[in-house]
Amino acid sequence: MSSLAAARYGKDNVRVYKVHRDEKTGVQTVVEMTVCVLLEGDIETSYTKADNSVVVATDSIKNTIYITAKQHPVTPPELFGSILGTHFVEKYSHIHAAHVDIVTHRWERMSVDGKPHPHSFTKPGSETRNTKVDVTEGKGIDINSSINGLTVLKSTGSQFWGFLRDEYTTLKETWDRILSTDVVANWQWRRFGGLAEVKTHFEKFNAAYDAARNITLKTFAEDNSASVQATMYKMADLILSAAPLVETVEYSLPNNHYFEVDLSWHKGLKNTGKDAEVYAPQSNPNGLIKCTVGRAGQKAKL
Ligand SMILES: O=c1[nH]c(=O)c2[nH]c(=O)[nH]c2[nH]1
Repeated sequence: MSSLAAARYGKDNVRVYKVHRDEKTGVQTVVEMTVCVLLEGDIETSYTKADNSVVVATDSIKNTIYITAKQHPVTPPELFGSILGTHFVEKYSHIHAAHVDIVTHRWERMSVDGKPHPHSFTKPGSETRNTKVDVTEGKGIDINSSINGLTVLKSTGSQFWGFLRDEYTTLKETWDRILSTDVVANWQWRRFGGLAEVKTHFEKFNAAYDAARNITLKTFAEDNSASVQATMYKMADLILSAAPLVETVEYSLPNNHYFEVDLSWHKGLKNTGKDAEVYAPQSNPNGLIKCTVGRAGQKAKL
């Protein structure tokens, strides 16, 4: 005899585009998102007894996403996710939690002849702003915000030396190397009591996102990096200072290696050390460095 240990269901990959038209200026602003909503609650019988009476159809969930996008602001995504998740928990008495995942794609306003264009945009790479909102009846709203796929490279200003050396070590120490990564950074907000509380803080979400992105880029560029570990910790520390309602900041950074190519075999061509100009970018394997940084007194479990 078996029993259902956990269950959630909903609609994934709901693609939504919303335009805002400023009638006075003629300037239009667009938002494109991919949304996932999964519900939890007293839905066990739909799995164990073929009882569909407890099922809010995933098609209805998709419709609700469109209607909510029409009737409410879709930015910041933390607020939109809270409005959407709260709807399901309040509307259906047997639904006790809603998990909303939003991927916001970047559309940047086009510059034409040096001027921002009123209604044309470009997509700069695969970077997205991701938001997870968990609305749980009787508990509140947990929000995690993130930057994903922000690819960066610096051609100097990065070192890596003093690491443990033993019979497994071949890596040479370096005082000047290329550093490149695809930034995944996320920050967990302290729990909000409910939608009303999220609304009172709504201006903090875009501010934290802008701060986190700027801190990531500025620290990456300006830090004379001793290692990925040391640089990412500085980034996380600065984000915690900039956003008081954030409890933890997490980074996950691949180390996208660029190897020197020894060309001395060809007519004594010098292309290593201070003479290195041509490098071979590596796809794999890659280092992967992660950390979660909390506030002192709330030490993250290691
Ligand atoms: O910044 C780095 N951290 C490491 O842990 C590591 N390991 C390695 O081989 N290269 C690097 N670089």
